[in-house]
Amino acid sequence: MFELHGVSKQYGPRFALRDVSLSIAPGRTTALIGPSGAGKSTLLRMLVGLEWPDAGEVVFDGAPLHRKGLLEHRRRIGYVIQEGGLFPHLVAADNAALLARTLGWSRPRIANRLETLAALCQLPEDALERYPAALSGGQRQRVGLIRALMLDPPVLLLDEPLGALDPIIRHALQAQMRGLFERLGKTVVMVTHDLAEAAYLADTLVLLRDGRVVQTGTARELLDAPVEPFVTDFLHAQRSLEACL
Ligand SMILES: Nc1ncnc2c1ncn2[C@@H]1O[C@H](COP(=O)(O)OP(=O)(O)OP(=O)(O)O)[C@@H](O)[C@H]1O
Repeated sequence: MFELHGVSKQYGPRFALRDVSLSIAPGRTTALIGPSGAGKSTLLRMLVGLEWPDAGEVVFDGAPLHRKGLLEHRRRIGYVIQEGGLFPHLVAADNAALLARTLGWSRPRIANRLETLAALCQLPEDALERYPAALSGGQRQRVGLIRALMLDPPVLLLDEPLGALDPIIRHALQAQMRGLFERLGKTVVMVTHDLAEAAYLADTLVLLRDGRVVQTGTARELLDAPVEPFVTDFLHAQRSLEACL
């Protein structure tokens, strides 16, 4: 679905991405993992068309991304950031319907779609009439997801979608998201700091460090055949509860 060919991105003297080449398979879930500052969000923003490579190119569905075709590209992408990235002055339904309204969707069509998505994302319908400040973190996240799914895009890009949630809600939402991804068959690319979440939700993990792709593969492949000691160090850096007792 996405191909990156020799993509580099620099902010001043600092490389956020260095010569990254990567294929992202359609209909599958890919997780970008790695230490802070590794370039995960930069890579994701590049797939949305919010950042542009200094060198190399990003190909989407067989065609290189160009600034000219950006609006069309964005319509094919649902993008969710932490806490949903909602506008505080709009109720949840208006946040979710913003783009559909701009595209001229009728009220009944919008209402229908919202009803379907609220059920799919397990958001109580009365929550749709509330402002983001009157929603819980988990509900804001669900509204962010509903907004991203509104136009039924083939691609979902998620930047730490469950980052700010308490462990119980996070656990529940992870299970719901996995079910949702399987059912909808979309191409999903997500950034997460939680390795177990990445292994649970994604078919493929992409481990980044200092702007480079260190290794791509399943969690099992990274565990069993690390290409360098850093892979093992990174995979074991998260402490399990048992190890602390
Ligand atoms: N707009 C920007 N201006 C300057 N430097 C930036 C900008 N965006 C990112 N960077 C730098 O590029 C590098 C990669 O940042 P990025 O946010 O992609 O990393 P990340 O892996 O997502 O980190 P984190 O896990 O902490 O969110 C970092 O060194 C960061 O400071």
